[in-house]
Amino acid sequence: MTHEDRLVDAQAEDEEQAVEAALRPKQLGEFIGQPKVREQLDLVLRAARARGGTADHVLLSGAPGLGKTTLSMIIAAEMGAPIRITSGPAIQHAGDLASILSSLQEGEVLFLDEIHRMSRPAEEMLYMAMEDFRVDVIVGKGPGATAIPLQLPPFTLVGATTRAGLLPPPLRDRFGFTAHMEFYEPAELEQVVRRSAQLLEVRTDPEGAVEIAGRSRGTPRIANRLLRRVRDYAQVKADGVITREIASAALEVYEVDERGLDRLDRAVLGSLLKLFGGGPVGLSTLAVAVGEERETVEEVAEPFLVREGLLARTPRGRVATPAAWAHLGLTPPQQTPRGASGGPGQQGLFGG
Ligand SMILES: Nc1ncnc2c1ncn2[C@@H]1O[C@H](COP(=O)(O)OP(=O)(O)OP(=O)(O)O)[C@@H](O)[C@H]1O
Repeated sequence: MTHEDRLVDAQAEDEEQAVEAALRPKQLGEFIGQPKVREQLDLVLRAARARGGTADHVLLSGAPGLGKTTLSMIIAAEMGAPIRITSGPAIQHAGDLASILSSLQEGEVLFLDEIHRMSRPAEEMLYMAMEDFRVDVIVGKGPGATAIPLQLPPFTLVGATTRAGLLPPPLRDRFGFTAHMEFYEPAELEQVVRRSAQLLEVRTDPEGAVEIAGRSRGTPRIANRLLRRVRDYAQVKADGVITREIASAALEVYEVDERGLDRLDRAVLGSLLKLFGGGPVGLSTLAVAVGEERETVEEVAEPFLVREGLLARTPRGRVATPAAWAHLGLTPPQQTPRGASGGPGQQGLFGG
């Protein structure tokens, strides 16, 4: 199973981008949740507007699908400025960055997604551009190469990263404002679902929105995706209105349970509980038992299971928590004291 196959994956699929664009809040006032980030950003932007200047550089950190691209567009809209969107992996050479920077207009917002994945020389060029609005363009090669300084108009860099800790400190320090985006509360996701349903012209009961929000793993992108799948179900199987029953039946078809776990998550948890008594068990063994690659289990399934407090990674291996047993409706085995006469397991065919 890959990222792309999963309904509950927080990364955007290519064909999803157009529909996402239609659902993006355009102003700060429309942006749901993240109250601290909104309040702080509002101050930064108001002050910059009052000074008639350009806003400070902004770093947005947080998991995929929490609204970093959306916020960068809001920053541009609130400043009445154009926006240019690019990403760290797209900037392989310092020259790529130089050509983007030298074509920016005064006050323009440059959104650099996955900024931690930029090449080293580009990163160093960015230091100077952010601080002094200047780049050195290198002309020629070898000993004859010369650096021609080029003055840039003031601009606002909005960098996005999944983890601010991945950025080298000199880069991190050049941002005037850093916002950490948290996973959303269920009540906030309910608002996201209701707002998107309105834009998509789908009728939703309040309870239907609660049901979708509860399965969305704290992530607006997932909430919007589940909403679209539930809408399909409501159209085909009912009268188009999303009620709690419809949402729950639809998401059962798509194998997303009431806590947001999908088939892969449940397979990992189920193996850990049923085959290994809740662990500890090594990652490779667990992966073989599930029939998936080690990386898939580690990178795709485990982060959410750990975040939900269902699984722990310990030095001795993966361990299920009591909440995991409860979630799958299973009873943990009784701990028998060492040396006590055991059940058939200890005396069986392969027993010692
Ligand atoms: N606070 C919010 N209120 C309403 N909708 C939101 C909010 N945050 C995100 N969304 C919606 O979720 C979707 C994903 O948001 P966005 O693309 O901004 O996430 P992202 O953090 O930039 O993800 P990535 O890191 O993968 O690029 C968009 O359709 C957007 O409309």
